[in-house]
Amino acid sequence: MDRDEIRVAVLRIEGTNCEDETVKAFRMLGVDAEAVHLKQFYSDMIKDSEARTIWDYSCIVFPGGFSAGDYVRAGAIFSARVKSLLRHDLEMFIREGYPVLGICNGFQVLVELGALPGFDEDRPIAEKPEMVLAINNSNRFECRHSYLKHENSGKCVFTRKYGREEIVVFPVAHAEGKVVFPIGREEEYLNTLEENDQIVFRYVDPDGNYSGYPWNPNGSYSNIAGICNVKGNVFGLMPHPERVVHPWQHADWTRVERKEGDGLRVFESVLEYLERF
Ligand SMILES: NC(=O)CC[C@H](N)C(=O)O
Repeated sequence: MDRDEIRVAVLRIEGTNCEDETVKAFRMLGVDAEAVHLKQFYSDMIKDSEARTIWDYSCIVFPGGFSAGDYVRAGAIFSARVKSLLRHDLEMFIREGYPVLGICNGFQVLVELGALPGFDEDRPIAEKPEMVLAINNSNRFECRHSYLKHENSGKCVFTRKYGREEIVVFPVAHAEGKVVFPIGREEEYLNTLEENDQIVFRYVDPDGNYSGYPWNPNGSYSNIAGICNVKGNVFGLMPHPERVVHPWQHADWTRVERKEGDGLRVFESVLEYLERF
């Protein structure tokens, strides 16, 4: 599809944030993007001009935030509402290869929904969650720039413009970001993710080594910061690429020259994928 045919929805409910930054990142690249409220889907309470279906879009983004106040668990309520309203359509959307991104709270939503780790290509939304984004080891909100190593070999449609082993800096800001796999099956999960090329970013220190706190801000298993599903079109990550699309959004911007922020290529990558769709 041509770039001017691409439409992106950033899905929001009460408590989501960074919708505008995410919409702007796409618009900077010449694409039609809008923040759209979940209640605009399949409701008789909405004017026709505001009513939407998933098929109005070529890419869906679950943004950051504290949806529904992070009550129950971060992402649990948003994902339950998505499940009751859009499950069937979203499953078809993913199966057909359309891209879905979850940033921070959005990653939490995709995990709660059962769309990540997404091991089964035929059933892209699992019956129940298969992993958890648990409370950080520090037991508090961690907010800082984090160093990430890009470890994907080309499967993830959102990071094809990053080199393998390239180190980038995106900010993190979360209290529930620790990747936890079912107890006793951690190695098995990790091996499957690695074999399938589903690991996308890992937390590292400034020298590129896997390190503990504060470089791994939450205690995530195997330093995992972001993963994609087995098909590569659903991607979730705790750090926020939409908060570093301009050079001056980097903490060292007065000392290091860049032509764009490190996060912009997440959006560019998926647009290139859609242009070949
Ligand atoms: N920045 C965000 O998306 C916040 C993430 C999340 N609700 C948390 O604190 O864990």
